[in-house]
Amino acid sequence: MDSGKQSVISIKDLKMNYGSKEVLKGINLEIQGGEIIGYIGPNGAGKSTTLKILLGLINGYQGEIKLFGNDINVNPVEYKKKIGYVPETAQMYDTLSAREYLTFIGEIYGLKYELVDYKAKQLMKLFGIGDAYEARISSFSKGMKQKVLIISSLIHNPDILFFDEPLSGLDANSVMIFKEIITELAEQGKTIFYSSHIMDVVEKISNRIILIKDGVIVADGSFQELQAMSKEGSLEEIFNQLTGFNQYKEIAESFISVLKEG
Ligand SMILES: Nc1ncnc2c1ncn2[C@@H]1O[C@H](COP(=O)(O)OP(=O)(O)OP(=O)(O)O)[C@@H](O)[C@H]1O
Repeated sequence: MDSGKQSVISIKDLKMNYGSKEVLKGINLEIQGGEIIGYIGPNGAGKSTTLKILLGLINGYQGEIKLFGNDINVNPVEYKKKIGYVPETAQMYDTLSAREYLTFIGEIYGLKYELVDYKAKQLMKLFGIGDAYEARISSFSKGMKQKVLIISSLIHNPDILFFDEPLSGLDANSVMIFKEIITELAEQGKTIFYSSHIMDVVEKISNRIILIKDGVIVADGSFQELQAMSKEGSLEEIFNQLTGFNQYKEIAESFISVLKEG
């Protein structure tokens, strides 16, 4: 995709090995502001590894990565202020209260305590957990913790959002709120990089879907383009076809017959 505009995210020939295992084998991507990228692929395909490299959490890769036109190794502190991240599994400081945790994160991003305290409280209220603002995170349900994580990724109003399975534990109403937030943020020009296994959500919210398998991109286009290419109906079916998977019935039957043994 070359619109003449500077890419918000530019990835050139990204490769990553863990020991002798090649996890990413040459990823090339140009992503513009306002795009919602659904980043999908089978377990172990290299999705989280890509996100962690983009976030500067893993080194030792080959290739070139630019965010807002700047290499991520130059001035890494500055570019991180423009990024929000919801990890697949998070280590939270759960002996802290939500207030302590969110104000701590906000201050790391350079926000004044009073402002981040106000914003955090309002956002928790809007997510239906305002009453828990002073409670310790260790007492929260899974969905409540996930809401705190989502708030912590957005509180500094970043320009790029990386979400790794962000809906984990959220109830259906909260999922609707979250999807609406994502859509509106993209309309304001933010870039969303969304990795998930929940295909119907990816199908609905993404305006571009990138499928990786064994560390390479095997499809890149809108849902309609992927549909036309693979002649399949839903994204789940497209995913099954492009990842060469069509034995789910046989595997389920074998699984059940093993259960019955003995
Ligand atoms: N720290 C590590 N050391 C060694 N191998 C790793 C490490 N992290 C990831 N891997 C391997 O790299 C491969 C890609 O992992 P990654 O977590 O990026 O996959 P993924 O696409 O996010 O998978 P999932 O959908 O299961 O979350 C896997 O084979 C994994 O075992």
